[in-house]
Amino acid sequence: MTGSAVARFQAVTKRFGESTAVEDVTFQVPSGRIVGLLGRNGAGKTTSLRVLLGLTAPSAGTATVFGQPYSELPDAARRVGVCMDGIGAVTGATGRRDLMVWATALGLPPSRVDAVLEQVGLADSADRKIKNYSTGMRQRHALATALLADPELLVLDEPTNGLDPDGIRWLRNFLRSLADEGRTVLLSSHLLAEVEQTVDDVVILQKTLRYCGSLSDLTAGGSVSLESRFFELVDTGSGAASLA
Ligand SMILES: Nc1ncnc2c1ncn2[C@@H]1O[C@H](COP(=O)(O)OP(=O)(O)OP(=O)(O)O)[C@@H](O)[C@H]1O
Repeated sequence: MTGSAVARFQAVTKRFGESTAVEDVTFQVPSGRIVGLLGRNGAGKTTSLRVLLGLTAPSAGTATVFGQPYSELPDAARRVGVCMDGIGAVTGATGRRDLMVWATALGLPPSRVDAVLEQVGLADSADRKIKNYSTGMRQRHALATALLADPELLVLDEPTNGLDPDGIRWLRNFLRSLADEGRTVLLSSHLLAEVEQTVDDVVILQKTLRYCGSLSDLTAGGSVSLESRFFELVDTGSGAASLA
């Protein structure tokens, strides 16, 4: 992985009672890259993102964004855009109204609402109630919320959930355009074929770190599939090629 680190996990462990969700995980998210956090159900992806965003405290280790714990980062809500279950829409409101509430809370001008509605392709549906949106439209709306403050880092938990093939292709191109502008994207997923077309770097978790580095290195420049490498790494429990 190249570039300066926007986010860093340093020896992060998270226990819930007797069980350990994430164990001694160290990796970094380089600036300007799209980084896919991959793992099976229950591998610790969401827990890791929650630790990074200060939503849950690590049992050991540290996670930092722009060099500081999220909770101590000035302007954190503007610098980091987040799409995650449980954070988001007041569903009785229209899309536009909900975004206006967030924009006001973040001290942003109303023009940002129109800008993000255009960006995510919801301008024509902005005056409908979110509760009447399709799942894919809700995903786009959540992304619009995350983009409001024009953040440097986007953290997206399973962003393709509920998107149809058009939506997935749109998201892929959209994330690439953000990275081309120098923004950084950290997204979690278990859709390996999709991730393979989207990300620059890969972090594979199965409670412990199994790989951290470029997609190209992992797949030998595309000659081995991400899926094959994924199963080798998560099933053997070895080969944690950490470039952190
Ligand atoms: N609040 C909690 N209390 C107890 N256990 C938890 C809690 N949150 C997560 N866990 C456990 O931690 C482990 C990791 O869960 P996590 O949600 O981070 O995995 P994930 O990789 O995001 O999975 P998925 O792909 O299914 O979303 C699981 O065994 C889960 O049951």
